[in-house]
Amino acid sequence: MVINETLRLYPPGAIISREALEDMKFGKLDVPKGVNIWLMPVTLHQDPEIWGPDAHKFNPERFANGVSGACKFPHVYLPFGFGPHTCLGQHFALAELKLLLALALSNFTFSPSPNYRHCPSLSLIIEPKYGVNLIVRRL
Ligand code: HEM
Repeated sequence: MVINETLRLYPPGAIISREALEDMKFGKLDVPKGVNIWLMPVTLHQDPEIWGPDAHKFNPERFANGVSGACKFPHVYLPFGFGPHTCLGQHFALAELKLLLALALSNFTFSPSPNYRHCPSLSLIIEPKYGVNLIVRRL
């Protein structure tokens, strides 16, 4: 739940792009062949119409019943992309994250340092602009 919620608020893959291979129509929108369509998961992941009024809050419990229990339209949760080009490392990355978190949390406590500045910023991926300054104590 914590990993899902972190990837919801801060999906590292900020932009998912697809090229129209032929002239297409989405509702009233005409997309000519060759145009690149960019999807921004972070916008879809924080829409209160989809996630409810607490869409901007960190609330891992929203995933207690999976992605379909967390929002109105589960297909807009795209931390690993979608379709034939969905992330090949998705299952490996999730297993690795669970292992790392379990190992780290069973040996250390973490709290934000007074120097920490919360500033997710968009470059090639979404990343903390000023790093993540933490106070780490051995258990
Ligand atoms: C939390 C970690 C990761 C995140 C959030 C992530 C996210 C993504 C996203 C958003 C895409 C684009 C998907 C699309 O266009 O629909 C992607 C593609 C890809 N990822 Fe990851 N990824 C992660 C870890 C990994 C790891 C560990 C590997 C390899 C071991 C990996 C290998 C790939 C590959 C090969 C593609 C290109 C797939 C294609 O174009 O067919 N990723 N990833």
